[in-house]
Amino acid sequence: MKVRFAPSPTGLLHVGNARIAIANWCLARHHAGRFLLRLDDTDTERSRPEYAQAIEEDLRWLGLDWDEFARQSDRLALYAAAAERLKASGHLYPCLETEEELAFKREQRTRQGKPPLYDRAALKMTADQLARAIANGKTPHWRFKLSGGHVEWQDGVLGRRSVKLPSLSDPVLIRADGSFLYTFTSVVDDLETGITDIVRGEDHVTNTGIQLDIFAALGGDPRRVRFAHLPLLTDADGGPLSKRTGSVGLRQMRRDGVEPAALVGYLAALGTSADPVAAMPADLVPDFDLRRVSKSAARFDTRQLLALNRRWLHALPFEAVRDRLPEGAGEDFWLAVRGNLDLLREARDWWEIVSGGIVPLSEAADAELLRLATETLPEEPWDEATWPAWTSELSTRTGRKGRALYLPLRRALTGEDHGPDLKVFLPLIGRERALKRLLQAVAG
Ligand SMILES: Nc1ncnc2c1ncn2[C@@H]1O[C@H](COP(=O)(O)OP(=O)(O)OP(=O)(O)O)[C@@H](O)[C@H]1O
Repeated sequence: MKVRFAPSPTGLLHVGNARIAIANWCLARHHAGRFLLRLDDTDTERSRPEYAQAIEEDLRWLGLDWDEFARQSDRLALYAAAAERLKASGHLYPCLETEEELAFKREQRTRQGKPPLYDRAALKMTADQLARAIANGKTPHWRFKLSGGHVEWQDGVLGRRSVKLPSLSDPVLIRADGSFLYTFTSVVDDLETGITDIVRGEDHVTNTGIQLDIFAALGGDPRRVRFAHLPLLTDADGGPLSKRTGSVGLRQMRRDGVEPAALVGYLAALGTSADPVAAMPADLVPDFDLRRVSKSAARFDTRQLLALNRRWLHALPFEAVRDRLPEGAGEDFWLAVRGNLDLLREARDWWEIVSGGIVPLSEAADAELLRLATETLPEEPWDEATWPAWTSELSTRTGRKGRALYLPLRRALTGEDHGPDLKVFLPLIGRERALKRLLQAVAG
């Protein structure tokens, strides 16, 4: 088995792309096959090297690796050779219509109640007419002559599928400027690199019909490739995702401190009735089965992802995050704050509260409590018994209990209304800083 993930480097990967990449990778690993990362960068106007690099980084962040790597822009000679073969066999024919002419023809057909298909007028052009047009400075674009009939395949996710070729226009495979279109380059590569399973989004179903036809014209055996089309993910409102708009992008999630295991686990459970469980792609490999993928489009709900991310962070051991915590933050700090995090980046804010400067909050009504707090603040060494002993003494002396006692202290010591258990957090702040904050709070 050999599979490929073939994004175009025209933007940053989003969660829909990620789902396809993970499915391909898991399928390959499950069957001890090979995984090829191919950058489909023939659209030179929109492809950018920085996106290509970002795609690789984001895939690695997801926990994916690849056995082979290819860039379509390195393989132009191969496409040119394949195009010559198709021209020689009459499958590829030159066309000279301008965009305006084509738009006009489409309009006319629609007015006549016909589908707006290309009428193959260029096929009637004689060699002489073509030669004269070229001599007059025109350059042709090239269309693939689709064979008639249905193309059928057994889809690994959608079941039996077919595409009626006569209901489609002959696709342009080479633009007038000589550049190749994805529909063509993808088939040449799939054939040439020995891809056995093509797993991609449902947006490619029609493409598959066309590409199987091109595949056969190039002498490939269409039975050698299996296809599976996964339903597209939408955003929480049911809207489409696009690399160009950067919606729900992996890069942003990584910056926000979403854990890859939370994202991967959430994507794996989407569209199924299973509760999402955080997992890296490698954890999914043993049970991976395309037949379990649901056939309906699934909504990607960032709130559900964050809920899973939170559960995962709350149980994460120090070893798994130590490299990503601020310098100096140790295991005691991590264990104290992890239960309060939605995103890992928030650990930085808590570290600032432990070790840096804050603005203590206080209200006039609490001045007496806070003054007493400065007087009774125990001497170090501090441990988890310090907070209960200190607040118990303050309770006895002021008669305050519960929220009336704890909230003013928390606000003075951390500048926040909520946060980690002060029993463990207070020793991390330390006596010197705690006293300074209490004195500042008393001064109002
Ligand atoms: N919303 C989506 N849900 C699931 N898969 C998707 C989604 N969008 C794209 N894909 C799949 O991601 C893979 C990479 O495709 P591609 O690079 O063309 O992404 P794209 O987001 O469609 O790009 P663009 O926005 O540039 O058209 C393809 O298999 C495609 O089917």
